[in-house]
Amino acid sequence: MVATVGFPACRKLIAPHYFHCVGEKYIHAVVDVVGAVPLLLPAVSESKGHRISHNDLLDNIDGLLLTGAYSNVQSSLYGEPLAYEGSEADPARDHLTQDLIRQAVSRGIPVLGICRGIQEVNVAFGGSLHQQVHAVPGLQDHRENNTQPLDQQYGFSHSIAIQPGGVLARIWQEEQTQVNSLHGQGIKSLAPGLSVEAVAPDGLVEAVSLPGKPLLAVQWHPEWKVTETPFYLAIFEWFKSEIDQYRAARLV
Ligand SMILES: N[C@@H](CCC(=O)NCCCC(=O)O)C(=O)O
Repeated sequence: MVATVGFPACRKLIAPHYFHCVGEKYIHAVVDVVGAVPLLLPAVSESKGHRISHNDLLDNIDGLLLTGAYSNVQSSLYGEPLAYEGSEADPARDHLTQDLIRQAVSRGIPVLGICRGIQEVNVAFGGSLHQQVHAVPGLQDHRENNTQPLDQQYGFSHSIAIQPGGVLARIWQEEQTQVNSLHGQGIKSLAPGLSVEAVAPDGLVEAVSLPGKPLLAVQWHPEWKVTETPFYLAIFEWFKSEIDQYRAARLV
């Protein structure tokens, strides 16, 4: 049977109804590189019956991919007031992912977090976020220029320094490499237990892992043209390898 990767959905109002949705480029990366069946995980807690639990969702997947999204993790989840008006929220996704992350990790399900996904991982384990990285003295502006074509928005933007001894150092031989950058928020205080995998030139944490668990979360977008970008491909091949090991262990 083919592996299955779960994608916690964003809950969006496409008036007059709400929809649960996942970005297509993440789906393509999982199908093309991991060779897994993509499974949208809706915010089931929005249904009044609560007959389907988050653990029921996790029973049906071999890997969890936390996608990027223009919405921001609610600052109340890390004990801070909203820093500015106009921050797009997705409380349903937050409620879903905060619990799914903790339960997936405790069950040893491989987790790959991307952009909003690394922020969700950091908050889920007790860390906090800069709500406007560009407003923090000493940090750069990590946002994209959304007036540019997508190839430029998702093109290389800055280098990262890969920390020795981690997951990225195992899958990529160079100590520095280029990544794209499309985020206004970022890790402020690192959650207890998370390990820094890479940092940007301004010192912002750009990737984390959880030693002893199959979890990697990155601030950039490795799903973008993943088959054409060796470093991005190595990340999804890591995800596939962890999923294969997870499935093999379940057969024992
Ligand atoms: N809202 C957060 C995360 C930003 C993010 O995930 N951007 C990509 C959205 C579109 C896509 O899926 O590529 C922040 O601003 O830091």
